[in-house]
Amino acid sequence: MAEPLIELKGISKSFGDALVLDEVDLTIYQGEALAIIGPSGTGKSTILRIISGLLAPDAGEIYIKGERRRGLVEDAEDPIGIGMVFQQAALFDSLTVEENVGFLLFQHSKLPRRVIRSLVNQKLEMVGLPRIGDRYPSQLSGGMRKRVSFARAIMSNPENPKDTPEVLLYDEPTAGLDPVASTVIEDLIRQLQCNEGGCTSYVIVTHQDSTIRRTADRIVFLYRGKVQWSGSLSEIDTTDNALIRQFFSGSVEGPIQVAG
Ligand SMILES: Nc1ncnc2c1ncn2[C@@H]1O[C@H](COP(=O)(O)OP(=O)(O)OP(=O)(O)O)[C@@H](O)[C@H]1O
Repeated sequence: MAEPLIELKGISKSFGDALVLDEVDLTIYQGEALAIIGPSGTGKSTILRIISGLLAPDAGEIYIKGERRRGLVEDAEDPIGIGMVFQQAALFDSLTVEENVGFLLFQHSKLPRRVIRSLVNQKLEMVGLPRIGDRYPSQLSGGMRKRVSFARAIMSNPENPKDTPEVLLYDEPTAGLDPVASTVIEDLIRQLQCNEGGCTSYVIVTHQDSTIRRTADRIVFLYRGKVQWSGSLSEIDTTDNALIRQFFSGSVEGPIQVAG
C-alpha cells in the first residue's frame, strides 16, 4: 500500500452562510493520480486551494508527509513541494514566456540569469514547447498557454530540492480546449507524472469525461460538502451509486439537484 502523502481530516470551509466543505476527509497517496469530480460549485477548486496552502480551512487538520501544516503556504514549511496549475493559465501578459516560467527564480533566487534560462528551456521542452521563450502569452493559443503554465508549475530551484513539486494540483486543465488540444494536455499530465526520479502524485479537478478517463487512477465524487463516493476508474462504469450514474449520463433526473 502506498504511503499517504497529504491527508485532509475533517476539513470544513464556509463562504458567508454557505457551508462548502463539511468535515471532508481525503488522503492523497504517494504516486497516485486522483481526480476530484462533482457538480459545479461543490467546492472542488476550494479543496485544491486548501491543499496548496493558498486558502485556510475554517476547521480540520492537514498533514503533509505526516507533519501537521499550520498556517498558509507562506508561513508553513511543507516537507514537500506542491505545484498548482490554475484554471486560467494566469500568465503575466506583459512578461515573455521565459520570464513567466522562471518568474519565482528570477525574483527570489541568486542563480545567474543564464542558469535560470537554461532551466526554463528544459521545462519548456518537457511540455513540448521548445524555443518559444521570447514570445508573449497573447501570441499563444489557449492550449499553449496551459502548457506554459504547466512548465511554470514544475519549475524548481536546484539549490533547494524541496522546491521540486512532489504533488501537482490541476484545476480544470482542459476546460475550453477542443478535443485534440485536450488530448495533448491529458498526455502531458501523464508524461509529467513519472521520470527517472520516480512518480509524483497529482490531483486533478475536471468536468471532462475524456480527461477523467485518461488521467485518473482513482476518483472521488464531491457533493453537498462531502466525499460521496470514491473508487477506481473502472468502477465509474460499473457502480450502482446513483450520483455517479447520473453524473456520467448527464441526466437531469436523479439525486443531483440542478442549480438554477
Ligand atoms: N473566495 C470566495 N468567496 C465567496 N464564495 C466563494 C469563494 N470561493 C468559492 N466560493 C463559493 O464556494 C462554492 C464552491 O466554489 P468552488 O469554486 O470551489 O466550486 P467548484 O466545485 O470548483 O465549481 P466549478 O466546478 O463550477 O468550478 C461556490 O458556491 C462559490 O461561489
